[in-house]
Amino acid sequence: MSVIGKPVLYSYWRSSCSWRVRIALNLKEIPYDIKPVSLIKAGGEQHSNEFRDVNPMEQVPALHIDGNTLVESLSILHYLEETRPQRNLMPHDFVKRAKAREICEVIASGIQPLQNLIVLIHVGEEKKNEWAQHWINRGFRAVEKLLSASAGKYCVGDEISIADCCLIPQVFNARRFHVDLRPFPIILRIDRELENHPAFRAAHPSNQPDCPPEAPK
Ligand SMILES: O=C(O)/C=C\C(=O)CC(=O)CC(=O)O
Repeated sequence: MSVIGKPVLYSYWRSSCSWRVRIALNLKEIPYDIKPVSLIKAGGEQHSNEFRDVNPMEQVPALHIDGNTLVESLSILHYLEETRPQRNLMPHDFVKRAKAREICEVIASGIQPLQNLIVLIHVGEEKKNEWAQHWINRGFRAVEKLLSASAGKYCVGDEISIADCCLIPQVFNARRFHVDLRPFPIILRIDRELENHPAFRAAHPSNQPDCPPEAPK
């Protein structure tokens, strides 16, 4: 496989899906450059003709790597896992692998898309908080239940997996929309466990080059 230059991640500081990929790149110690895409400037740079050629879904992240441009964060995580097996993000055991994918799927299909920017714009300023809270609460009830069977130190057993790459950014979004997290003690414990991990810390929105200086830390 020829590796052409350093990977470039099209990313937005507060995008939870970009954040998933930043964590995985950091965990695997893959050096990369960030190309910030502002989701809010002038109606959103993701809707420009130039970016539509990068990702026809007009969303971040996109990762330019090994001469190809990849989109969809879970698909990117699996590509990284398959091509850069150092620091595995998938458990070895088949059932644990299924459990890791399950948690990713609940978050990536069942929670985040319902509270992302395009949906909240459609829902409107007045109702957006309540809407986001509703869907995050509903999804987190399922995640907490799944974790009660799968979690050790992290989402699936005692090894960091793709499930943790999805969970931590979603917890940030939950706080952003003022979801009461007290009913989710396992989620909170895993979040605490990982908040100071260097790979997660470096991927945090507050440590991104496009994070506005006035953003709360
Ligand atoms: O208000 C903004 O700054 C714009 C966009 C985001 O944060 C990103 C999302 O749409 C939510 C998400 O990634 O889950």
